Amino acid sequence: MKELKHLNKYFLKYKWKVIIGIIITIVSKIFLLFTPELIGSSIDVVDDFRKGIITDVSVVKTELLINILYIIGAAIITGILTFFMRQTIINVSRYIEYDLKNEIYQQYQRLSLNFYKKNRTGDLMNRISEDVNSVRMYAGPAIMYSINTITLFVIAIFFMYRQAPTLTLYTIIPLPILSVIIYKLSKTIHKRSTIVQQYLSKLSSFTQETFSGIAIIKSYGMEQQSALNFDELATESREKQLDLVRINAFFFPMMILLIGLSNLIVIYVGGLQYISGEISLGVITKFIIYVNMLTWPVATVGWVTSIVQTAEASQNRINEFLKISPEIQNKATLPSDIKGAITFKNVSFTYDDTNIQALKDVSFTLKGGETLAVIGKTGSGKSTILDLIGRLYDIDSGELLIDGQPIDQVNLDDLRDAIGYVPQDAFLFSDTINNNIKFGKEDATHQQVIQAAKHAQVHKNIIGFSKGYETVLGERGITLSGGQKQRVSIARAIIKDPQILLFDDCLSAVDTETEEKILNNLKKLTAGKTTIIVSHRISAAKNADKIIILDAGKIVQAGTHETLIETDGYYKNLYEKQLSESSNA
Ligand SMILES: Nc1ncnc2c1ncn2[C@@H]1O[C@H](COP(=O)(O)OP(=O)(O)OP(=O)(O)O)[C@@H](O)[C@H]1O
Repeated sequence: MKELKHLNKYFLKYKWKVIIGIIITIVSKIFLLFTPELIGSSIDVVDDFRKGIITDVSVVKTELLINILYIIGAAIITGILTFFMRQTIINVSRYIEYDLKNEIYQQYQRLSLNFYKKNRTGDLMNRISEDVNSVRMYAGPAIMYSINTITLFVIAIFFMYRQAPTLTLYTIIPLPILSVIIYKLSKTIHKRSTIVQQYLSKLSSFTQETFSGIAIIKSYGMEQQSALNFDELATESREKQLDLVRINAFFFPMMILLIGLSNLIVIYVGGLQYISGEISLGVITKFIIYVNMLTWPVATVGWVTSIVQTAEASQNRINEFLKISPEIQNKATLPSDIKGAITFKNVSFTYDDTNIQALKDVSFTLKGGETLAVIGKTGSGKSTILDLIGRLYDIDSGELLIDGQPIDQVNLDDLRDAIGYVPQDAFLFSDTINNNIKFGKEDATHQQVIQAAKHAQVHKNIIGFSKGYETVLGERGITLSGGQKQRVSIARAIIKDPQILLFDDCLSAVDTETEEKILNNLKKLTAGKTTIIVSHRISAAKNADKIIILDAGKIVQAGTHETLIETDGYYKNLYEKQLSESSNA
């Protein structure tokens, strides 16, 4: 129960609902127990009439009628109270589920990129859905059934003991046995259903991956192999389901058997006591009803124990993530007014999961409003420079200054607010094009959206779609071409109108003519804004105020287009190669 203590703050938050729920549960059980008492006394009245103790039949009739009315009244009240019991306790569990999901989601948002590299998306999703669900089973049903069982048990045993102590002891003998058996069954059921769940998620991951990569599967003619793999997985899944069905099938027969056993004891021991005149016929009747009433709550003890154990394991997994403190912390409490000057002084950085040193002693200075182009072979560390400016990672050594201040002293929210970032792989949400562009500026007008799309040279494509800006993009934006996605992603950064713009090779899928137009627009739009353009093309770099060439994480050349084409090296070679390619084209 150590891990589940995390939920105490939520129970405290909803304490009134919980307390009212507990009171309602207790009262409803008291009303429920009226019924056996009333039925018992009705039987006794009839028996007394038969034995001649009561001679007037109208007395019997009146007594029975009153008892019937009481029984109906008690049933109605119990029904109403049961409704409110669920409305309070089960509602609280839903509120806790909601709060816990939000807490986990917010924690996920706070955690740094390294966390996401170490943990699989499926695992993250599982903890916020499956694990929260099993914790909810503890916060709601388990607590409700526990209160139910305790109340019913205490009151019923009290009533029973008062009327026939020996018979009570005999009657409850099978109940602990029942509880232990149900506990053992529940454990096995739980184990098997966890395996079934794992197979279900394997099946869905397999299906999702297959259909995401359907183009590759079809072009390699791998449909049959894929179907065989699916069949293999589905067969294993079916076998696991059947294992679960088999053990589930034991549950009810086992309960019926043990209820039957208790009933037999009541009839046999109770019968003997009736013959010897120790108890009345009504008591035997009451006991049979009590036994049937108690069986289910006692069975739930085993079930509840297994729920609590599962919830404890799930909360443990949730706590593991909640306890992690984000590597990137916002140390600044005051706001920072970002002007856009960026300085790298001997910056080195190693990705700790791969141990790859992506940057070695990198130094450059950009005044606010200047443009820097970063050129270099693939894997040379270009994107890493942009990641460090956005403080997705903290540097290992050297200094990274923003407006002359170390980056970790700058207010992180203001820094990220001042950055417009266009990543290498344009990521678009499954939403309308309009909303995807507005993601950069929630309150943008439609006119501003259109303007941004025009600057990114994608407006004409968008109005070509039948629903225009309201076109909903499929998962991962599959309805757009690579170049269109890149341009929508550029429009998203432009509309934000930030002080720092970071373009990570975002024109690679755009033809040179469109690239030229976009670059011309960007030149006007980014005037006065610090801009870093990562590219493999000279055309994107030539107008920059500064150009650096990276090789294996080191700056090997730096200068302007004019100076670099005069110096032997990577830039000049690339320039000459691309010049001859375009003149051959
Ligand atoms: N998230 C990461 N985790 C671990 N290693 C990484 C990560 N991102 C990049 N690297 C490694 O760091 C090095 C520099 O990568 P980076 O993405 O900065 O290069 P790049 O110049 O932008 O390459 P490209 O032109 O192919 O995009 C590479 O060797 C790469 O394998």
